[in-house]
Amino acid sequence: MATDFKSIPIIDIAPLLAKCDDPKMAQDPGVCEVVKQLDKACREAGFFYAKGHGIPETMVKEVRNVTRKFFDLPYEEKLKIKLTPAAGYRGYQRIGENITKGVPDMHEAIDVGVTCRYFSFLHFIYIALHCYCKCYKELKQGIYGDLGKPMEGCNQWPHNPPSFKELMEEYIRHSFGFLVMTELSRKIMRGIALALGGSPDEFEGERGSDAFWVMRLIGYPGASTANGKCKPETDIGCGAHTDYGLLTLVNQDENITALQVRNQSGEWISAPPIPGTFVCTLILSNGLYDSTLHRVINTSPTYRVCVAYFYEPNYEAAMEPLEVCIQRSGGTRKPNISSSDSTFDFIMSEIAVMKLEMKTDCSNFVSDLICRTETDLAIF
Ligand SMILES: O=C(O)CCC(=O)C(=O)O
Ligand SMILES: [Fe+2]
Repeated sequence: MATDFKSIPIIDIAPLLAKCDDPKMAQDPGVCEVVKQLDKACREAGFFYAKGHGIPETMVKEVRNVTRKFFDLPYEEKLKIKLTPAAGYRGYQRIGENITKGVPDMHEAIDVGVTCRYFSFLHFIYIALHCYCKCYKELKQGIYGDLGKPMEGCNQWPHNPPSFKELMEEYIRHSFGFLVMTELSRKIMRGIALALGGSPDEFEGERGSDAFWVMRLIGYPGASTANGKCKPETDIGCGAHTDYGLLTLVNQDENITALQVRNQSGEWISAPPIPGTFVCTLILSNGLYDSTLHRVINTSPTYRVCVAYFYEPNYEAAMEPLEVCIQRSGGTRKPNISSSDSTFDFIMSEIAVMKLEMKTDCSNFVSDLICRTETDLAIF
């Protein structure tokens, strides 16, 4: 439950990462200290900055730079990868196409998500070396019946800038020697599992061994160009929402403060960019940790880029609190506000709701319904 926090804590997670797969991690003093800080941050703010995350800063910046280059392209060029139902709601959304609570958001975006499994030449080398390396979670055609059809499709990658696809894939999943987003998220979740009083692998196995993920590359026009009237406060880059899933890692542009997080009194607390960190937010735990309301307002005259990586449970994971969370919150299971049984059911039911409500052809991808629902899901 968010408190009246006035700033968002910074946590150096390096000691956690160093011992993350050590069977005795829970006894390690460095890990214990990180876990203590994670617990406090998640209880009080639902947000924290992760520093010491091990992802090279050059890569983190390059991901934003390449994203900016794409958004700089002429509109017709960007439309070549337009988000479509045929692509499983992956691709480019123009400014205003994304809607939060009925209001168009002042941003453009590319949505990338889990797709069909494929193997590249390098993967074959990996396999030859007996290192199994899966590109994305397999989403076999028809595996979820007719209901799952909207999710089937392939990511749409622009050809310009030329290195776009390779860079993004490397950032998400292909760790040739260093930590990248999916693995980093798994490791942070091991710390959070301990913070909740569980075992480190609470969010693995049936819940997260094959985590569903979505990445959203977002561009927010500068205030003056956005409305032409110099009324930045009315231009909401992304309306107030809570994220859905396990963890969101936000890679935000330097020098522009636009992300705001709401505390219990309703004050909007800024989350300015801090070089070398990701802003992290999470959902969770029978009310122990809640997802905090946040929004984005770019009042600066400069175009802002943000790359948000959403780490979710397994597609089929049951939506129920961890036993340890139930115990810790007095033994009573809070009613699950969502009537869904699994992440998959939830996503599908949200697609159905969106289709009805927006009367569009569902032109927002799952990341939207994942992150823009204000439902306070009591999962895990
Ligand atoms: O742009 C940002 O800083 C955050 C974006 C966000 O909250 C989201 O996409 O869910
Ligand atoms: Fe968000």
